[in-house]
Amino acid sequence: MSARDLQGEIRELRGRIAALMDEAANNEKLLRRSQERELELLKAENMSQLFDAICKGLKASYALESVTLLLLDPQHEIRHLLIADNVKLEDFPQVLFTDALAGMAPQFNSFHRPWLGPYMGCDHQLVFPNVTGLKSAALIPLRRQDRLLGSLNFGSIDEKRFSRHLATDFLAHLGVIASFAIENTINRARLVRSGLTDFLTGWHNRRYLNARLKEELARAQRQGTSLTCLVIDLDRFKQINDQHGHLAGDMALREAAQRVDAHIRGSDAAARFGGDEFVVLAPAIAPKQAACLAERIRATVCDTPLTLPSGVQLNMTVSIGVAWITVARDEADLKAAAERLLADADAALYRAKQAGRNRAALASGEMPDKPCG
Ligand SMILES: Nc1nc2c(ncn2[C@@H]2O[C@H](COP(=O)(O)OP(=O)(O)OP(=O)(O)O)[C@@H](O)[C@H]2O)c(=O)[nH]1
Repeated sequence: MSARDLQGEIRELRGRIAALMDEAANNEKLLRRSQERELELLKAENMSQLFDAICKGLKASYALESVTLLLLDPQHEIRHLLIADNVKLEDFPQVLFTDALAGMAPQFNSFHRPWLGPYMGCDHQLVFPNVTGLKSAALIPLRRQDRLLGSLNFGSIDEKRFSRHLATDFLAHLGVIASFAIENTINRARLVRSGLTDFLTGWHNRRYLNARLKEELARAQRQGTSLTCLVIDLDRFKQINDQHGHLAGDMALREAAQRVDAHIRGSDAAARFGGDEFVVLAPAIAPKQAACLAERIRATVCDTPLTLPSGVQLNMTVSIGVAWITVARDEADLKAAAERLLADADAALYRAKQAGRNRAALASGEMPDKPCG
């Protein structure tokens, strides 16, 4: 090999080394930027800071057209925690809430790894609402301990940005960090609000009812009386949310709670059990009185429509399951008795729904034609 050839080879080698060094420096920069971003997510002290770090921070850092965060929130708990913290949901249009992921995009049907591929309007528009011009997308599952929290979604106008054969490890890692940060901020918000009160309706919450149920059963056992349980569930409540919006749904829940409240005695225990379900415990009443109470509650909810701020008249109805229990003196397991009572009332509620809704059903026996007559 001549000296000239050798020099040429050395030049070429130097060029390759320089290119490799550049690539390494770039990768390092990318890694540092990713670490900084992840740190921002982990540092977020509340949900609005986290939403900013995700939707604005990641969008700017990775120069994306759109970043959305889709959260599973079937009980509207996250939304209520946000509202209780005075966060305006409309300030975060990139944060989306859903009762179920299935139906939002076909990729969510089996969603264990990040999905990367071409943006398809018909498949992905619910995940990137009001965004046009996207060519490729990445949908990253958010999971904590086998529980799906939602999906972090990146949209790009570059069709090559997210293609099916790209490695997904980096995005999967980001998904893990984001999931951790989301769960953390939600738990922190829960902790602040973890009392015995449901802050939407002002009623007691499920925790209170569970404690009270055991006390009431113990009292009924001591006194040899029965305990009646009514499970009251709004009918087709999902439609109210879907047609009039979540805030109208909240108004309906509050109004229904107030109307039911007017029929509850001081000795009764009542709680919002979750979602659109309320539970009333009435000690020492006969089955006929329980049926009458259920009928009065049913009637009070459906008698007058609720007027929404938009002027729309909303017809509300409830279905009610009624069950009662007498606890034997030697029954030691009050927890099992509590579960039995709730399960019986739930089964009766199911029958009321099956029979056409806007009615009450008793756990044993038929509802009298005129329970209060
Ligand atoms: N606005 C609002 N919606 C809620 C809240 N909690 C739960 N939901 C919604 O309430 C709906 C409850 O629906 P389901 O109980 O499944 O069914 P439904 O539409 O009431 O139908 P039936 O019970 O079969 O009559 C879901 O869409 C929940 O997302 C809340 O606090 N506020």
